[in-house]
Amino acid sequence: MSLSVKESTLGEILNKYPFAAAYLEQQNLKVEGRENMSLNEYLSSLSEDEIEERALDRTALIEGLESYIAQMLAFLGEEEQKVSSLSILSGADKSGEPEGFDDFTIRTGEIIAIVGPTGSGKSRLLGDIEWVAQRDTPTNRQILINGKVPDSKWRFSTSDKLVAQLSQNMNFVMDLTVEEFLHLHAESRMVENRDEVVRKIISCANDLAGEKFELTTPITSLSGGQSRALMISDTAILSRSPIILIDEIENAGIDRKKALSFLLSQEKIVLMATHDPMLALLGDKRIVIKNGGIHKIIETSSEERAMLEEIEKVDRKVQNLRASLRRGEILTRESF
Ligand SMILES: Nc1ncnc2c1ncn2[C@@H]1O[C@H](COP(=O)(O)OP(=O)(O)OP(=O)(O)O)[C@@H](O)[C@H]1O
Repeated sequence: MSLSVKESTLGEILNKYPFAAAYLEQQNLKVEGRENMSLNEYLSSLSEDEIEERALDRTALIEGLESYIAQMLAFLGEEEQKVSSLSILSGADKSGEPEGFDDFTIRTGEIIAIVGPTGSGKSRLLGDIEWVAQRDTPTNRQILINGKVPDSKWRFSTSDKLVAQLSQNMNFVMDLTVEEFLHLHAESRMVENRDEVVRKIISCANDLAGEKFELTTPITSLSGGQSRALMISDTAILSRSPIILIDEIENAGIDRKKALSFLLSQEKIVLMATHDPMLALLGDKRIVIKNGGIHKIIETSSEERAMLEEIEKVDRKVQNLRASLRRGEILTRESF
């Protein structure tokens, strides 16, 4: 159960667990007009006389509501649904020809790269997954979750999002500091230990970004790389979405390998569109897109994995050159 009865308002509780209304009614507690109060605040607003008259016991009432919700969820079989696989059933390419595969299943903990020329349809595939396409997009693909047509709640719910999308541009327009922004997000996720979570997100983001930022930095003044790092860290720690879609992190100026392993450590399915050989080979498999269709699915070979080490070395060299350039240094053959 992710919603905290102590910290949530009655409105939030009833929104998520409509059956809680029966419990409150039984206790003779009228919610109407008090939707913005927590149960604790509501009980504190009653006079001692009322409390005595109705023989109310605050602690017992709050604990009672918690266990009532837990029992009802267990009874209804509505424990949070765990996503263990995502399947793509084939559709058609831009010319209307069937794609070169039947179905493709991705499991939790896997990284899948999506490669293909510019304009070939990589973002479209990510879009199909985000929308949980049911043969209702230009590609005619169908997406299954755990081998089944998913509940429509995944499509329309804003809180139970199946997919978290990290897109190329993260433009913030809100006038908030990093701390305020993260607190708001943590609050909307009903996290209990908010300060600790916010500190953890910042520390991970600073670990990924080149230039460090503070809790008091306004989010509008974060650089592209810093906001990307913040979003990745925020997504990994706060998002409950089991599937993460990444549209090209290569130019974000962050530690891409660390970012990926960080996202994966949280038991997710990661799909990323990329033009970067290092990222592509970090994936378990890669989907090759051609003319809008999935043309091939290639498993990363052992030779490629072995090459990955070499590629990482080259990549580190290029990253070092980039860092030297940023620091205003003159590049020398030795530094290469
Ligand atoms: N199977 C398809 N049928 C019809 N239209 C398609 C199909 N696949 C992709 N498209 C369309 O082709 C256009 C280009 O696709 P998309 O933006 O996904 O390319 P991309 O590979 O992500 O490009 P880039 O590398 O430049 O970001 C989009 O308008 C997309 O909707």
